[in-house]
Amino acid sequence: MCGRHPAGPSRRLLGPNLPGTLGNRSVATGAAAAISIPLQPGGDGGSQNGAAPGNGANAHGSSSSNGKGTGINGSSDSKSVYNTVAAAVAAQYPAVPPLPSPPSTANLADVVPYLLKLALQERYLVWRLAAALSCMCVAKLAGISLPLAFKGAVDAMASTGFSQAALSAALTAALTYGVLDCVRVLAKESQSPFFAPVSQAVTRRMAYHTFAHVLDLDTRFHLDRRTGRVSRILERGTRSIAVLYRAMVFTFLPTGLELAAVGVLLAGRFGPALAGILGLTFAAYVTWTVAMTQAATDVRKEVNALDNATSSKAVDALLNVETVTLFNNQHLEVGLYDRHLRDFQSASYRTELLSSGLNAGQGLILAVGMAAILAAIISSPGGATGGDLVMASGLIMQLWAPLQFLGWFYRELRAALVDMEEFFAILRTRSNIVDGTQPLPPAPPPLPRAAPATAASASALASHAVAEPAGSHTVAAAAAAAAAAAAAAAASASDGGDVRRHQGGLEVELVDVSFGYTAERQILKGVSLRVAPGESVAVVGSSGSGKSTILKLVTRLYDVWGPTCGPAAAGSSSSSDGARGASGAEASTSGSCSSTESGSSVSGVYINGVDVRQLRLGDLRSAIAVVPQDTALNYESILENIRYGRPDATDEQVVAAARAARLHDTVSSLPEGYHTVVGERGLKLSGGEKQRVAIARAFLRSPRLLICDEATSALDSATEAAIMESLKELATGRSALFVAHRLSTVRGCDRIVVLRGGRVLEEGSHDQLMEAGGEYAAMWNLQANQHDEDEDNADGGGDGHDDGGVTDTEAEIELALAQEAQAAAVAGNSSSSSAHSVAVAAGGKGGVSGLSLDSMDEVATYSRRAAAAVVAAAASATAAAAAVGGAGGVNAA
Ligand SMILES: Nc1ncnc2c1ncn2[C@@H]1O[C@H](COP(=O)(O)OP(=O)(O)OP(=O)(O)O)[C@@H](O)[C@H]1O
Repeated sequence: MCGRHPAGPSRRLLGPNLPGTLGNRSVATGAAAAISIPLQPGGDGGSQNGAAPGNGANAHGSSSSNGKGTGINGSSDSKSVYNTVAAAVAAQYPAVPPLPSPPSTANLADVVPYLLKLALQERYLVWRLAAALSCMCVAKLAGISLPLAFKGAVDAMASTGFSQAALSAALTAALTYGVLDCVRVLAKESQSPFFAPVSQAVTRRMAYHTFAHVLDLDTRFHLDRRTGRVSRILERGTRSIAVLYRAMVFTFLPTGLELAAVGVLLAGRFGPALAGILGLTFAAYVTWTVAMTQAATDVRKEVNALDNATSSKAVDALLNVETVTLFNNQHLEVGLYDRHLRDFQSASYRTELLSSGLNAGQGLILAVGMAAILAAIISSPGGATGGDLVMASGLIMQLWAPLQFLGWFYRELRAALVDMEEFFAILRTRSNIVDGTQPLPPAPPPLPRAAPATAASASALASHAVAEPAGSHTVAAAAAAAAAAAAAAAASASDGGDVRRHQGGLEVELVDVSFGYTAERQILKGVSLRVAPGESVAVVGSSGSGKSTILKLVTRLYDVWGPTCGPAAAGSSSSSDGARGASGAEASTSGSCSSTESGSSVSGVYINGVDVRQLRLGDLRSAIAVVPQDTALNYESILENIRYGRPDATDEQVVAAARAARLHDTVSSLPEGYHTVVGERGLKLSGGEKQRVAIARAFLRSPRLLICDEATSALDSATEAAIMESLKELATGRSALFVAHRLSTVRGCDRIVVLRGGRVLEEGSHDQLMEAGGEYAAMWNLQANQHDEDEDNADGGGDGHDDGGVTDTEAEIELALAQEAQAAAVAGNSSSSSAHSVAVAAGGKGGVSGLSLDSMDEVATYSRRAAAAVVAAAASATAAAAAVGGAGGVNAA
């Protein structure tokens, strides 16, 4: 990171007894230089667009393109999926035509025109659709003609007996029947080949755009919903599109056509009364079907909800399979899953009952209708021939056959419409993070402009210090920090001529930023801070103070509260389910966006002087690399996972990045090397290895702004020290924003910002903050003391494990425990502390007094100290109880 200082709490780290540190450093320096991509104006070297001609070509030096010397075995011929897709996407994006805006409801009246619009959008689909419909008409007309041919044959034979003329008439009729049937079969079977591409292309387009849409939705949407449920809705929704198309083209349209034709035929031959009976039968059939299907639809909604819940439960358990196993909770998970299954089973049974009732009613109506029609024909005034009876029964049987399926299709149709309701709701959801229109300015504005702002933040600090309800120690510290910040501002302004420092990095500025994830709970309270181009700034502070939140605002995973400006604000819209409105977090008052010009700044986050909400998101995110606290990996090889940082990177660049991240040796020692598949979310790798993959991605990305959120928390001290050297190398010429608990890792940063309770408490360089003697100095000293203690313990026969120093979280927890222990001693009851220690020992990251723990080694450290504190509490409590005469029922166990 900003470099662990030899004289810091972890000074032992760079000591001579660490094998390979220096050797590694030289490798890292070389590797970092080797993969460094020349920064291009307005982007990250074009890496995201696949438009980085020759990037790194010179930088690879002796690397060959066939994978030699990369440590990647047998990969020279294999083509990376990311390489191929990145090139294809860059060449032709979007790959499929856009979707029309989704209908406002999932009613048939809205959905059918929408499906028609979808099918007619592409010319090559239009003629296929027309051909499929023509085939359907031909098949139906040929089918209706069959009973007419039969009638001809029967009547001919009945009228003249078995004469030659009757025989030849019957034979002609049979031949006609045969020809018509052939035409019917051919036309019917041609429908699918013509129609399948229409339904497939539309389904693909829906799936493509829906997936892209969901990926574009903001973090709030994804955190508010369970992944299993969303994936289920999308799956059912796209499938429903295909079901609906088939139902329309293969069932409803042909049946409607056939009913009309048969009605006209029967009415023409036997009078309108017969057509009336036919109509009545059909109406009764449809009424029964609709009523029963409506009832089934309500149950279907319930079944869907239970299906979503069942699926979400299973996905949750599978995603967290390691946790489930470690807690030995397989039976619990299966039990919870079974609870959903049981509900699902009983709801499904009700749908079966309704389905049987529906089928029985339909069958009865058709049987009665058929009998009535035949009776009417026989007793018709003009009399009926044998041929008439054969024709009528043939026509009606032909009509009834699809009607039986009509019920089933109607049910499917209703189910499809229900599925589409949620599906369209997701499609209609708008992201709260609205894309801006401004490209990222290629070069940051000249530095001197920033000086007043930093000075302003210094005075703001001073006012915070006065407002802060802390003790005089904090006030003095903050005042000193304000002076330090002012000094830093001056220093920052004075190095404006150092071109190398500024040319590649972004300027990041937070001006009076207020933010909360919900309107009810404010996390950041008027935070102002600045990262000058090329500068490295660390944000430290207590757990939950809002450090990571700042990073999320810079990367626009969330938007700040307060006025927005320009077109992005004007175009901002709320999600269809009212997420924005409900949170109340993103206001949309328009205002000016002058950044820090002339000191009259509008609150917000600014990158190179432009409100981050006005910047094109693609530009912004392409210029940033984030090394997160928890790295989620794809179910791919290590090679591809690193390449994810820049999908068009060559194998050699990937390996160079892995070397820079100190991952190469580890990967090389694996049986399958870089081709090792990392498992679901990277569970086959250790926490430190995953973190190094994330760091390698950042190296590969060659960003203008490097963001590290506890980037080395899962690493051992030796690797951490080595990686920090690499990160330092990577940060050179770029801007960097770090969040860290271990203060030694950020000591070398140009500036350190101390956050507490969502406010900036202190700001300055390490030396300035130490001199100020405030919160930072206190945290530093605590960590240094603890580290010395740990060293002593290790020297005195401990396990030699270096936990890398105590974090401020631990310090806080210790303080909280000590206070609780004291309180317990006075109250004669220490069970609260005991409970805390037990909670931590059992739960790891979870938290005490609202705090969360940050890594396993912190948990371990904390658990040790928690136990010690409990013992101490017990002792003090006993002592206190003894002092008051043993009253109070001390229970220190
Ligand atoms: N998506 C979210 N929705 C609601 N609250 C959140 C969300 N993310 C974080 N918070 C809350 O915001 C507060 C600040 O969180 P943040 O992650 O910024 O803290 P931090 O200072 O980085 O803490 P740590 O050092 O423990 O990582 C916490 O109290 C947290 O519970």
